[in-house]
Amino acid sequence: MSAVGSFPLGAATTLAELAADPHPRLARLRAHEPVSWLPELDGWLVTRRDLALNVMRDPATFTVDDPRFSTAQVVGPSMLSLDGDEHARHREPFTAPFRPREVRVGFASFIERETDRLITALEPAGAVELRRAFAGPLAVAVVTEALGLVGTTADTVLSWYDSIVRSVSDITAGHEAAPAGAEAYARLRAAVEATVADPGTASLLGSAAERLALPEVASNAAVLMFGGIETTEAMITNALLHLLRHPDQLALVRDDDGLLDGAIEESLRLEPGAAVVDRYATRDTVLGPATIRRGELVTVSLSGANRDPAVFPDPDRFDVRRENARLQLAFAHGPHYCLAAHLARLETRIALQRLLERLPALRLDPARPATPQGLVFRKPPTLHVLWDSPA
Ligand code: HEM
Repeated sequence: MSAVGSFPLGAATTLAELAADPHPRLARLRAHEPVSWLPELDGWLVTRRDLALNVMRDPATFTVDDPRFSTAQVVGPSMLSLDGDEHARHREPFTAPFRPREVRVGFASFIERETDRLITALEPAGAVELRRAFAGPLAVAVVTEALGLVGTTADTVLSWYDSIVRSVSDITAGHEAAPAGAEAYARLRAAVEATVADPGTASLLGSAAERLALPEVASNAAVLMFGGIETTEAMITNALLHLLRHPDQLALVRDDDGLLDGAIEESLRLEPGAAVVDRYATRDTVLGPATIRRGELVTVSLSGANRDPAVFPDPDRFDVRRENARLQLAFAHGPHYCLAAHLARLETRIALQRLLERLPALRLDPARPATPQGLVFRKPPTLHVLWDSPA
């Protein structure tokens, strides 16, 4: 294909490299081929922030609504896989509880309780792997609370989630999906129906069911679950890793609690939990140096856009006082901007505040280093930490 000749850096880029240590390669792509054809991806990769915004702001040209989208193959059409009026129809019934004020009133005390419960359980040990012992369970508990499924525990939600993720990954890898995903989804659907039918509960799902058909409520419930577990686990883990790796920045935050929000934005900028979002061209179009053909995959690198030196000077530096860190695109942009960004921010803020308050001298375990990994979802596989436990 002629695109290979025009995009030598893209041709030399491997997915393994992007999964392991993407930033040096993304910087070279952004400088020389800001929209590049990657044969290994079989698609375009967009790494410059202005061009990333152009894609995410224009769903008529760059849509999510394509049969190749693996999540929709498992859970059916939802806000995540639709555009235009249908997208708005699916999304609107779910927006109210995720507005800033509603998030504070509706979730803050639940998150505080849950965070304290998890820390109390691990406090005496003086050492733990924080991703599995803390960030993951907290993320699952909050999504379970948000869904409000009658008679369903966080453990059940996690088991459904694991099965559905496995099916989506099978499809993404070109295999047939294991049946467990469809079974888990059927159970989630039944729980949604039971919740909507329960006269005793005024729930998010119940009010959505006033405007959407039951299968549509279930698909969007699955997307809330899908969107809220791995990403939030990554957001909390990455933020802790950044702070613990930079003791000077941690000291600033300890001195001035107000800088915690800056630290969280800066961590989202440097290592967004979801590193890419996918779109499909609905027509032939030109984007920066690329002539894109109808039907081609266009992957936006949120990680690439977030280190664009045109917007973020000295982009690889973790700076909790960076004034424009909130211009990061970890929650995407445009009509698919993360529905629950305020909730994810509140959850991460409470998690970090409580861990730093309650675990004295919290630090990384020098014997077990942590590094973010992953092509789509990026986080360290483990985050081993130590603290001074009470004698
Ligand atoms: C409680 C936690 C969360 C929930 C319930 C949640 C839910 C959702 C939902 C329902 C959407 C689809 C919106 C639409 O298509 O209109 C979405 C989009 C998105 N979310 Fe979240 N999310 C959560 C946390 C996060 C976190 C922590 C991140 C990243 C750090 C994240 C990144 C994204 C991105 C990048 C998209 C856009 C996908 C695209 O444009 O294709 N989310 N989220």
